[in-house]
Amino acid sequence: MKTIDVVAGVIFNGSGDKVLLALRKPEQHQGNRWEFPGGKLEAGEALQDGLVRELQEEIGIVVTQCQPRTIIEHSYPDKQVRLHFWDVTAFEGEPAGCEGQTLRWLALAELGALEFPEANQAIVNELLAAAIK
Ligand SMILES: Nc1nc2c([nH]c(=O)n2[C@@H]2O[C@H](COP(=O)(O)OP(=O)(O)OP(=O)(O)O)[C@@H](O)[C@H]2O)c(=O)[nH]1
Ligand SMILES: [Mg+2]
Repeated sequence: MKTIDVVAGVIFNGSGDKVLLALRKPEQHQGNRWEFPGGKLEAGEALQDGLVRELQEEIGIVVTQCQPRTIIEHSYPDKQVRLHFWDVTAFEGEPAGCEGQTLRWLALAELGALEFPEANQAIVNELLAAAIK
Protein backbone atom coordinates (compact mmCIF):
# COMPACT_ATOMS: atom_id res chain seq x y z
CA MET A 1 0.00 0.00 0.00
CA LYS A 2 1.26 3.47 -0.87
CA THR A 3 1.94 5.71 2.13
CA ILE A 4 0.05 9.00 2.12
CA ASP A 5 1.94 11.98 3.52
CA VAL A 6 -0.24 14.26 5.63
CA VAL A 7 0.75 17.49 7.32
CA ALA A 8 -1.23 18.74 10.33
CA GLY A 9 -0.92 21.65 12.77
CA VAL A 10 -0.91 21.55 16.55
CA ILE A 11 -2.15 25.13 16.76
CA PHE A 12 -1.53 26.76 20.14
CA ASN A 13 -3.34 29.77 21.55
CA GLY A 14 -1.34 32.79 22.76
CA SER A 15 -0.74 31.40 26.24
CA GLY A 16 0.17 27.94 24.93
CA ASP A 17 -2.31 26.03 27.09
CA LYS A 18 -4.95 25.30 24.45
CA VAL A 19 -4.93 23.75 21.00
CA LEU A 20 -7.36 24.12 18.12
CA LEU A 21 -9.12 20.96 16.98
CA ALA A 22 -11.54 20.25 14.17
CA LEU A 23 -14.25 17.61 14.06
CA ARG A 24 -13.99 15.35 11.02
CA LYS A 25 -17.22 14.98 9.06
CA PRO A 26 -19.06 11.68 9.50
CA GLU A 27 -18.45 10.71 5.85
CA GLN A 28 -14.69 11.35 6.01
CA HIS A 29 -12.05 8.73 6.79
CA GLN A 30 -11.96 8.45 10.63
CA GLY A 31 -15.20 10.43 10.70
CA ASN A 32 -16.68 12.04 13.85
CA ARG A 33 -13.27 12.17 15.47
CA TRP A 34 -11.27 15.24 16.43
CA GLU A 35 -8.27 16.05 14.30
CA PHE A 36 -5.41 18.46 14.14
CA PRO A 37 -6.31 20.53 11.08
CA GLY A 38 -4.38 19.63 7.97
CA GLY A 39 -4.42 17.39 4.96
CA LYS A 40 -2.57 15.60 2.23
CA LEU A 41 0.71 16.91 0.99
CA GLU A 42 0.80 17.59 -2.74
CA ALA A 43 3.41 15.98 -4.98
CA GLY A 44 6.73 17.79 -4.66
CA GLU A 45 5.43 20.15 -1.98
CA ALA A 46 7.63 21.03 1.01
CA LEU A 47 6.12 20.15 4.40
CA GLN A 48 5.93 23.72 5.63
CA ASP A 49 4.33 24.88 2.38
CA GLY A 50 1.74 22.12 2.67
CA LEU A 51 0.99 23.07 6.27
CA VAL A 52 0.55 26.73 5.39
CA ARG A 53 -1.67 25.88 2.40
CA GLU A 54 -3.88 23.42 4.28
CA LEU A 55 -4.43 25.73 7.25
CA GLN A 56 -5.27 28.59 4.92
CA GLU A 57 -7.74 26.43 2.96
CA GLU A 58 -9.37 24.66 5.90
CA ILE A 59 -9.44 27.24 8.68
CA GLY A 60 -8.54 30.51 6.98
CA ILE A 61 -5.45 31.39 8.98
CA VAL A 62 -2.00 32.47 7.83
CA VAL A 63 0.71 30.63 9.75
CA THR A 64 3.53 32.97 10.73
CA GLN A 65 5.53 30.72 13.08
CA CYS A 66 5.78 26.93 13.09
CA GLN A 67 8.18 24.13 14.00
CA PRO A 68 8.16 20.41 13.23
CA ARG A 69 7.06 18.36 16.28
CA THR A 70 6.85 14.68 15.38
CA ILE A 71 6.19 12.19 12.61
CA ILE A 72 3.79 9.29 13.12
CA GLU A 73 3.35 6.43 10.68
CA HIS A 74 0.20 4.37 10.99
CA SER A 75 -1.53 1.65 9.01
CA TYR A 76 -5.30 1.77 8.98
CA PRO A 77 -7.04 -1.26 7.46
CA ASP A 78 -7.76 0.79 4.32
CA LYS A 79 -4.84 3.20 4.16
CA GLN A 80 -1.35 3.89 5.35
CA VAL A 81 -0.47 7.40 6.52
CA ARG A 82 2.64 9.31 7.51
CA LEU A 83 1.50 12.22 9.65
CA HIS A 84 3.86 15.18 9.90
CA PHE A 85 2.74 17.18 12.92
CA TRP A 86 3.93 20.76 13.23
CA ASP A 87 3.49 23.12 16.15
CA VAL A 88 1.93 26.39 15.06
CA THR A 89 2.87 29.05 17.59
CA ALA A 90 1.77 32.19 15.76
CA PHE A 91 -0.74 32.93 13.01
CA GLU A 92 -2.79 35.75 11.56
CA GLY A 93 -6.55 35.76 11.16
CA GLU A 94 -9.43 34.27 13.11
CA PRO A 95 -9.82 30.49 12.68
CA ALA A 96 -13.07 29.47 10.99
CA GLY A 97 -14.37 26.14 9.71
CA CYS A 98 -14.04 26.98 6.01
CA GLU A 99 -15.33 23.55 5.00
CA GLY A 100 -18.24 23.62 7.46
CA GLN A 101 -16.35 21.71 10.13
CA THR A 102 -16.74 22.43 13.84
CA LEU A 103 -13.67 23.98 15.48
CA ARG A 104 -12.90 24.08 19.19
CA TRP A 105 -10.11 25.39 21.38
CA LEU A 106 -9.39 22.77 24.03
CA ALA A 107 -7.16 22.86 27.08
CA LEU A 108 -4.39 20.27 26.84
CA ALA A 109 -5.78 18.50 29.93
CA GLU A 110 -9.14 18.05 28.16
CA LEU A 111 -7.73 16.06 25.25
CA GLY A 112 -8.01 12.75 27.07
CA ALA A 113 -11.80 12.90 26.92
CA LEU A 114 -12.04 13.17 23.12
CA GLU A 115 -12.05 10.64 20.31
CA PHE A 116 -9.13 10.97 17.91
CA PRO A 117 -8.09 8.95 14.88
CA GLU A 118 -6.13 5.90 16.05
CA ALA A 119 -2.89 7.26 14.66
CA ASN A 120 -3.06 10.25 17.02
CA GLN A 121 -2.72 8.34 20.28
CA ALA A 122 0.98 9.04 20.82
CA ILE A 123 0.77 12.74 20.10
CA VAL A 124 -2.30 13.14 22.29
CA ASN A 125 -0.50 11.39 25.16
CA GLU A 126 2.46 13.70 24.67
CA LEU A 127 0.24 16.80 24.85
CA LEU A 128 -1.58 15.44 27.92
CA ALA A 129 1.76 14.89 29.63
CA ALA A 130 2.71 18.49 28.86
CA ALA A 131 -0.54 19.64 30.52
CA ILE A 132 0.42 18.28 33.93
CA LYS A 133 3.87 19.84 34.03
N1 LIG B 1 -5.79 16.30 9.13
C1 LIG B 1 -5.57 15.23 9.88
N2 LIG B 1 -5.62 13.98 9.33
C2 LIG B 1 -5.41 12.94 10.14
C3 LIG B 1 -5.13 13.10 11.52
N3 LIG B 1 -4.94 11.86 12.06
C4 LIG B 1 -5.11 10.95 11.06
O1 LIG B 1 -5.04 9.73 11.17
N4 LIG B 1 -5.40 11.60 9.88
C5 LIG B 1 -5.65 10.91 8.61
O2 LIG B 1 -4.85 11.49 7.61
C6 LIG B 1 -5.57 11.64 6.40
C7 LIG B 1 -5.65 13.14 6.17
O3 LIG B 1 -6.52 13.42 5.26
P1 LIG B 1 -7.50 14.66 5.16
O4 LIG B 1 -8.83 14.08 5.03
O5 LIG B 1 -7.30 15.70 6.21
O6 LIG B 1 -6.93 15.20 3.80
P2 LIG B 1 -7.32 16.51 3.00
O7 LIG B 1 -7.57 17.61 3.98
O8 LIG B 1 -6.26 16.67 1.96
O9 LIG B 1 -8.75 16.11 2.45
P3 LIG B 1 -9.34 15.59 1.10
O10 LIG B 1 -8.66 14.29 0.79
O11 LIG B 1 -10.77 15.42 1.50
O12 LIG B 1 -9.09 16.67 0.12
C8 LIG B 1 -6.94 10.98 6.64
O13 LIG B 1 -6.90 9.64 6.24
C9 LIG B 1 -7.09 11.06 8.15
O14 LIG B 1 -7.91 10.03 8.67
C10 LIG B 1 -5.07 14.39 12.09
O15 LIG B 1 -4.85 14.63 13.27
N5 LIG B 1 -5.31 15.43 11.22
MG1 LIG C 1 -7.99 17.80 5.93
